[in-house]
Amino acid sequence: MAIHRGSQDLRGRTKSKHCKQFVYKDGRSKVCTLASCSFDDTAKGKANHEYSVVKANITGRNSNWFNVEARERIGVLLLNLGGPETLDDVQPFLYNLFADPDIIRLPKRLKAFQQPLAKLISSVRAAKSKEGYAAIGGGSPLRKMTEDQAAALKEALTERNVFAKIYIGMRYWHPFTEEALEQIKRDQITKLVVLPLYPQYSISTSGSSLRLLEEIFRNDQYLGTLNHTVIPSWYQREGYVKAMAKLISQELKTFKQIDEVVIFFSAHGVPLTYVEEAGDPYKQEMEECVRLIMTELKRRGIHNNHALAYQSRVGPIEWLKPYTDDTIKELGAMGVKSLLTVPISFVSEHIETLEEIDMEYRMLAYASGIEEWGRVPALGCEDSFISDLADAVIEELQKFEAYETETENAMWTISRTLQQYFLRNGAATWMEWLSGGYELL
Ligand SMILES: C=CC1=C(C)c2cc3[nH]c(cc4nc(cc5[nH]c(cc1n2)c(C)c5CCC(=O)O)C(CCC(=O)O)=C4C)c(C)c3C=C
Ligand SMILES: [Fe+2]
Repeated sequence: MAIHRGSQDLRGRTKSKHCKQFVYKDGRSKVCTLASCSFDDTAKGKANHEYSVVKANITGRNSNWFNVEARERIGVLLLNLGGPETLDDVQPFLYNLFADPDIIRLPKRLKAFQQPLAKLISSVRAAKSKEGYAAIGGGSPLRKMTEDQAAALKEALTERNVFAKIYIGMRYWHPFTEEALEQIKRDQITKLVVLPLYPQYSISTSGSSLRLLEEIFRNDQYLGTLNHTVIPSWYQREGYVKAMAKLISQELKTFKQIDEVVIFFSAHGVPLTYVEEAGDPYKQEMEECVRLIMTELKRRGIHNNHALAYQSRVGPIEWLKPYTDDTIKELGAMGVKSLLTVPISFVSEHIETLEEIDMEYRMLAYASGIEEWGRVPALGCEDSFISDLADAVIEELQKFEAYETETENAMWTISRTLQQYFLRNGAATWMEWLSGGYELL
């Protein structure tokens, strides 16, 4: 617990009216001179104090908080997949996708074939993909939607007095992750929160983007020493779960017989070997995510039946089961008449919601005996979702603060030992020199 002792500095000198001393129960203390900081010995007071510190670090006004840099520049890097903006972009986009060793996982001895294989598969696949993109207006909406999410996140952070620059790093199309990192360097960001826009972690999505970041960070002097933190997945966050439950319950109301609707979660699939051989947590996180959303719906009095299946498989290998198309047919055969499809692995509309679900699966559902069909929209810029992302970013920023406190604790032990040494030797000038960096008791 911390107590607020008023207007003395650590050496017992009186400071200005706004100077507040923060004293830990083990006797160590810090000085916080923030006028906005109003902590006391309650948990709320301490949280308030920490919030003021985060805020001040970000605005660069925290020049008297001795354990953090005065001028922090906060960045948030949103990682996403990227999508072709025109039909001409489709083949090169597919090439980038299939050239990714986290998408086509070849044994080490066959690595040399990765690029020729990507060339071949992208050329063969391009015609089918182009048809899909043509059907949704000639390109992917992903860039625009991610830019909107970035702007909304910036606003939500600003409302909380956190002033951060938001960057978008796409894995397979513009703006590429490499471009975002170059900008981060030009802006001399000092603290970076990395936030993949995939609720659940998969080797093939967040994993691929993070591996790329790791590679670039390893070979770059600036990025290699940049303070950064990563949110690997966030499907379990209360705000996200509630936002999904809210969208589902809204959409349910459009059905005639609400109780009879089957809530049908459709996730993007991954090849089975990812989960069974490479240890991808994707399936487990997806199942847990669906369980949390259904629990939240029950809490709201919604007790409908539900199912989870996996869509968008590519190529001849086995993917996660059950497959979405098979499940639609089975549900129809079982006599289900109303189906509400919930895209669950992605927070923007994209080709697989707008074309595969809204067109292909809808037609399949009607052909399978389903009479009423609905689809929950992607979260996009839904208020409570963006608000939750902003909270997630702030929680990460607070981790920096906790880490710095830990480092400071270690430094404090070192400096106390040094102080005792210098005191024994009567070296007051050394003490002065030391206390310029770390306050000594
Ligand atoms: C969580 C989401 C996704 C996972 C997991 C995922 C794995 C995965 N995808 C492919 C192959 C393709 N994906 C394509 C498009 C695409 N994939 C995702 C998301 C996940 N992929 C999205 C959001 C999009 C659409 C982007 C857009 O432009 O709107 C495509 C291209 C489209 C098509 O031809 O169907 C391919 C191909 C593999 C092989 C894979 C796991 C190994
Ligand atoms: Fe995909």
